[in-house]
Amino acid sequence: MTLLESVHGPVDVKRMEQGELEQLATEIRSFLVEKVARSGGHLGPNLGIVELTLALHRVFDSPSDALLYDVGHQCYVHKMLTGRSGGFDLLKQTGGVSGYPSRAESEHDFIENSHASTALSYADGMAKAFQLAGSRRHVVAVVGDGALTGGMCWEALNNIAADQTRPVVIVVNDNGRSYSPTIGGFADHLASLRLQPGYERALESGKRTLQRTPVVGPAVYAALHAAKRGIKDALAPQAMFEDLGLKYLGPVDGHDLVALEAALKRAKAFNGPVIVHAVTRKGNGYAPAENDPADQMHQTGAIDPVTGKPLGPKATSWTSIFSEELIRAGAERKDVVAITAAMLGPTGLDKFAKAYPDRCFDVGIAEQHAVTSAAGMAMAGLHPVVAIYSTFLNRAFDQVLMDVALHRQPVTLVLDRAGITGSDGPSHNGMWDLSILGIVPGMRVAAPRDAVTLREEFRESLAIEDGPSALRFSKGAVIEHVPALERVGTVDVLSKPAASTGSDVLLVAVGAFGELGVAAAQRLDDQGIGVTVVDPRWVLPVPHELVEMAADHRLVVTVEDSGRHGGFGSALAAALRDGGVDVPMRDLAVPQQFLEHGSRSEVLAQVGLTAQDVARRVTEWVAGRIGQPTPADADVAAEERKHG
Ligand SMILES: Cc1ncc(C[n+]2csc(CCOP(=O)(O)OP(=O)(O)O)c2C)c(N)n1
Ligand SMILES: CC(=O)[C@@H](O)[C@H](O)COP(=O)(O)O
Ligand SMILES: [Mg+2]
Repeated sequence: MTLLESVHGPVDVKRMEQGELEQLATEIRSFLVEKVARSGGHLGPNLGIVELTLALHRVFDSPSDALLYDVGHQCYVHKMLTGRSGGFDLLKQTGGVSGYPSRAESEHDFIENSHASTALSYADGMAKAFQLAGSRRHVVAVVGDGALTGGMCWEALNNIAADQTRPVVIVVNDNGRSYSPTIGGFADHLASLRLQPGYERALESGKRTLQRTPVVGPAVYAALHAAKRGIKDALAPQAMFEDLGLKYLGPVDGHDLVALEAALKRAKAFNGPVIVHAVTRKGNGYAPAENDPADQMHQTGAIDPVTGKPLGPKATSWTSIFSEELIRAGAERKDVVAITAAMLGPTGLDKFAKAYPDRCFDVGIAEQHAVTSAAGMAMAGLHPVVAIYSTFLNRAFDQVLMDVALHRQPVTLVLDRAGITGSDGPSHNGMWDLSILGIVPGMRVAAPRDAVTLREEFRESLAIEDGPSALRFSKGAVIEHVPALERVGTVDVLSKPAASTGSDVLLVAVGAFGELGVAAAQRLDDQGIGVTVVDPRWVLPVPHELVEMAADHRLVVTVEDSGRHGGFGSALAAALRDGGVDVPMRDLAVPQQFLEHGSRSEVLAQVGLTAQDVARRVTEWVAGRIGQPTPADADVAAEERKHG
């Protein structure tokens, strides 16, 4: 049996000797490479936090002491030390462990949300609750240097520093990177601390020498200490934290178990707000990750464990199509600039940044700042393109509403990973963007169905100069073209029934579901049900042509890869009512639920969003029950009542 196999909980790690711990760390790294190479996942971040997680579980008593992980993508080692190694054969897959902490999986897990910069706020809240309960439980928040660029962290620090009696341990896991090197003045500050360790060691050895030679005695030692203070103020500005009321310990070598345990024990004994600054290396111990020029294997798909090379062909992605079109647009228009929230590569801005370095801005994990600074750029004559994942737009809703739309500023939001993403669990599904953008006055939203319409609609969004626009597209591979028979206004007609069948049903397929809609129509045609499939292209505001088309049909069905409440179906239903078009309508969308991790196709099948499901549902409705709720409808409504 390996040491890792002997670990069923933190107690097994607490009783290990130093040599065993070194061996265990080696086994953990091999395990991570083996499992993540097969399933994909956050290999780099987890290889970088092996020793730190071991030390945390040896010094603190989880779950009585709460170990909180910001974002949570670096929790694999925590899961292995809390008895879940067996779940890694299906990491991030149905039936396996999730890629983030999961309260359903373990009492050792607290924060599931995968959205950055929240851990310190949880820590502040939990510490206040423990204090009110008269408990001395510790709260430990592990926060990355990237997450620290998020504004919520500073709101929390302001509160944590306000009370010296609450034992909040903030472990800064500083590897100098989000995906790419972490940007900003604070990141530079951390770097200045990282570069100081020699100063601490020099002073420590100086102190030891002086203490050993009584001749010079305490007077000189005190002088040296005063010098340290002077040097500290001048050279090692960790005084910033202490001036904020936060004790600072570090920088500590984040791969030195002994040093980490010593620092964490000091922090635990401090019993007040304290920062432990651990310096780690993303991908530590696995050369293909350590040397990965892109992002030190922040997030990989399946790879060859020996070479680290991706397995399987790299399909053309929605992101790559956007990336190429942005560069073309950037060459034609000098006012086009791009903004990312610490995800230059994942959102496809890296090539634009290389071509136009002074027109691409990485603002850190700061979506709110990204959007409002874009409003500022627009007010000053630019046309900013803010590229973020759909789920992270949630962070910047008020900025879109009040800073961009209220001022009618020409900002284009490019929302990647819109719709079900699946493997990153409920908090990563891009299912809320249409619901929140739908209530923003003056907002126009396009949902391309393929590469051709992505290029087209992106250009159309750049041409909008009197207000905000947004483009939403899925994760993963994109098909080049789903051809249209004709275009009516902005609406593309993708398929029509045979003349003899007539057209009973208008099927409005949103975005990537264009192809799915055509496939469903073919199934229905085989049953003699005539379906016209259309792609609105611009989904908000609802094209008036759709209202006119609806009036010529017996049933209207919408299908969309977005949340049902406030989605496109809701908007079209309102437009039909406003237009006095009284045609039965059904909307097929993602139920308003937090959907457990699984592949995108598995989750879509679970919620009834496949071509087969659409055909089946339409058949039920058309088969004489138009206008009456079907059993399936009742199921959906009951599910939503249950889940809210
Ligand atoms: C609000 C938000 N925006 C973007 C992301 C995407 N994201 C996931 S991890 C990560 C980088 C985190 O960097 P850091 O906190 O330093 O952790 P590390 O990966 O270096 O351990 C980003 C940007 C996110 N999870 N949440
Ligand atoms: C943790 C995080 O927010 C991202 O790293 C997330 O894993 C996105 O993964 P994809 O880029 O594969 O969608
Ligand atoms: Mg980092």
